[in-house]
Amino acid sequence: MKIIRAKDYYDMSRKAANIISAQVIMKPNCVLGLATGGTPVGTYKQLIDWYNKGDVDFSEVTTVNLDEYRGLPRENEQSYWSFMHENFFNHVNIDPARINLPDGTNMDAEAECKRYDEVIHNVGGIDLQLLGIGHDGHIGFNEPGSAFELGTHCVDLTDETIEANKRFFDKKEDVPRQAYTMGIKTIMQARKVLMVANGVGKAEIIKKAFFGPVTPEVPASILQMHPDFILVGDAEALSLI
Ligand SMILES: N[C@@H]1[C@@H](O)[C@H](O)[C@@H](COP(=O)(O)O)O[C@@H]1O
Repeated sequence: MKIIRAKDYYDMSRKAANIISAQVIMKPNCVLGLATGGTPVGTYKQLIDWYNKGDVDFSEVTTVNLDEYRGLPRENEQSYWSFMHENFFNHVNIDPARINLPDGTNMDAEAECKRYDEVIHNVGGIDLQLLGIGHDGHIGFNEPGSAFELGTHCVDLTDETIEANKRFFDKKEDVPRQAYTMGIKTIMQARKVLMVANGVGKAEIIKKAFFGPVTPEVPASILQMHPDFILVGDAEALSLI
């Protein structure tokens, strides 16, 4: 586990973007596992900026996103498909055919999870997986108690996660109750894992996840066992460690 201390959100975003762009430069046809949430937005912004300056080229990159709300069509502005296009894909030269997310409109959970696992397998696995962290230690939508050995599966979101994500919706009732998410097994199989965390609100969970016991009650804690895990946090998020 490597911990990189950044001064603030901007510095965290630049450091994370540097690591991702190094990955793309070293292996132009790499597979990037991407994440949603507020935290990675600055990282995507920085990558877009470097793309515009000609420093990084995404034309051969394949992407697989961590998760998607179950029941939301792509066109819904709160879908993770929309989020990723708005915050990243629409602004760089990624080939739309190489963009992958779980399909929230496929209500056959078993079939959709199987399909997504096959997609990840068929692209050769993930070279670099970007992650945020939920206040309860969730990664992707792997909530506390999730078995470490799961591939893509359908989850019931916890009330805490619904509460945290309601800021993106008009009202709490609009937040979907379920999601499809890559499992911890899939995340752990990524060759490199990069987590971004910022703000004092994440300080407690960062301490618990990376300086406490490895337990399914804190899903992110399993990353302590990953051979190439990098945490880039700002001063506030790392203030308790
Ligand atoms: N599914 C996403 C996670 O992938 C993300 O890490 C988490 C934290 O989001 P934020 O970065 O906004 O704190 O939110 C959502 O639940």
